[in-house]
Amino acid sequence: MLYMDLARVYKALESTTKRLEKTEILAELFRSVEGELLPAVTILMLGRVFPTWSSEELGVGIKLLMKAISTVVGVSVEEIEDEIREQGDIGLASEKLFSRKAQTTFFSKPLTVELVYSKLRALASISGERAQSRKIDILLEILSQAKPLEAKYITRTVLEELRVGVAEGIIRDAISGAFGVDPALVERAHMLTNDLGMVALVARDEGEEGLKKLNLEPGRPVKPMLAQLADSIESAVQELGRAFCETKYDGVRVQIHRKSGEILIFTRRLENITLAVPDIVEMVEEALPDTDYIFEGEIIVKIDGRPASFQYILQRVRRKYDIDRLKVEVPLSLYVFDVLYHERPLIDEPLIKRRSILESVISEIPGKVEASHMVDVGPDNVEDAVNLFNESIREGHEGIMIKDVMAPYIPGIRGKKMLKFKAEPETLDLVVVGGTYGRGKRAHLVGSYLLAARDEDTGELMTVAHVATGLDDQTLQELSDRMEELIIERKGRKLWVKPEIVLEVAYSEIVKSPEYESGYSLRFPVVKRIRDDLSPEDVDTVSRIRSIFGESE
Ligand SMILES: Nc1ncnc2c1ncn2[C@@H]1O[C@H](COP(=O)(O)OP(=O)(O)OP(=O)(O)O)[C@@H](O)[C@H]1O
Repeated sequence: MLYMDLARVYKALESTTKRLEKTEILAELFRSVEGELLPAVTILMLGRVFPTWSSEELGVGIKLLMKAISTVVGVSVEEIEDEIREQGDIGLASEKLFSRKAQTTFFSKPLTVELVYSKLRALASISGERAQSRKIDILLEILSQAKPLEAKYITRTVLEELRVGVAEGIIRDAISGAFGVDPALVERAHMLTNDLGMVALVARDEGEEGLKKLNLEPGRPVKPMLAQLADSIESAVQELGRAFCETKYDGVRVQIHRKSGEILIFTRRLENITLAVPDIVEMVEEALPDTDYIFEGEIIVKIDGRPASFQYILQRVRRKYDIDRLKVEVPLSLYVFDVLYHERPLIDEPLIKRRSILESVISEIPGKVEASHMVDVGPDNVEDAVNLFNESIREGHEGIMIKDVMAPYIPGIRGKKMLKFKAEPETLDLVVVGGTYGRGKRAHLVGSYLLAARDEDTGELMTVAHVATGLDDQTLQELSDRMEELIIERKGRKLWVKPEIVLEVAYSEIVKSPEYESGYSLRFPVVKRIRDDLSPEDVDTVSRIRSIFGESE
């Protein structure tokens, strides 16, 4: 398949904001792709080369890419930087520069999707000596044959910022439309496997029967089941009838997988952090059974027996070096709260059954690996839940979870079967898309951060607030340094960055506002913490903001 055909599809997707039109464009594309190429095309449409949870990274930054463009097009890196500034985006800048390219490549073969995809994948496998120059060679191989429109999307894909307004939901609908399969089955298969390329292939070749057979497998992370906020403990228990109430630990949620003897630990954003937490691996080897499994739990840091602030744990989970020292200085504890697979898939079993399996197979290591603290509550003993809440807060935890005992595990959904009740008011997780440098002595620090929520249909980020309070000077410095690395554009004191940093923000009220793209803004926003355990895809949606606004009206 010609890459130009794909580039034209990207262009068509970019030229409409209508969800239905985008879905139809994609469905037509998926129908037209032949043979084994479908998974590659599906994943490229998401602007990725590997599934989200793969530990493989392309590892190409803007500087390296500019070097490659400079060689192909024959202009200086400074000129490329100017063009990016002018166009506001690497793709548009590349399209412009490639169309001005002097030496036209008359004899070059047209680029195929197969070639571009395999070369992009090859980028990830390069490491060690001369990695940078070998990566440039690969980039040159593709870019030297690229037409302007192709260059636009190749460069954006390399930097993982495709921006054609396609999120996973649209791809799912397109798969269902293209192959005439039930969208609910596509969604289920996606939540269980997190591999839309495979889901598309199975939908096409094996239809609904094939999709039904897809199930979760140790080694492949599952989208976690999410919680809704309860109005009160009493009303939540009333509604559920019988609930398991558990301490809500304030740390990082992990999925622990064991497959053929190998243990893998994934975060909630499906990142593989096994190497960063060898102590957890050692502990679960002792505490959890020697079978294939998927358990879920929360990792927290305890100092002098009390839960330490959330920022401590972030030092641990993303760490690539100094791990032996940190293992001692920042010790981790694990509270296991669910089991999704134990010798067989368990997600369709009710929580009451899953919990009893969990308790029967875990060998607790007190203070290190324990089952989450739980009480069984019905309308007659609601006070037990209230007591658990008070005890949890006294011990320094966040609140309690209130879970329907009859509910299956529903991956990826924020439903009414699992509720949370916290001491602190609800917050929003938003991604930083820009900022403003301070003045005078603080001119080197980004003092105010422009935040965005996600449009659930298109995946586009819509601004919603500026936040300038809640961070100490050291954190401001760290964030400012990270922002430097992510700059897309800078004008005077203002800067715009690649969306990567997620902040959890408290606020007094949501109000309507034409000033921000979402149509809403936050009054008195304060940063509660940096959420490095979340990715830009996990941030709160505009519809959630709309619904909180609606509730308070
Ligand atoms: N016992 C527990 N059972 C389930 N989840 C727990 C438990 N203890 C702590 N948690 C954490 O609480 C989170 C549930 O809240 P939610 O699904 O809304 O996630 P969230 O968006 O991270 O919310 P929050 O910011 O309130 O943690 C889980 O993701 C998990 O990390």
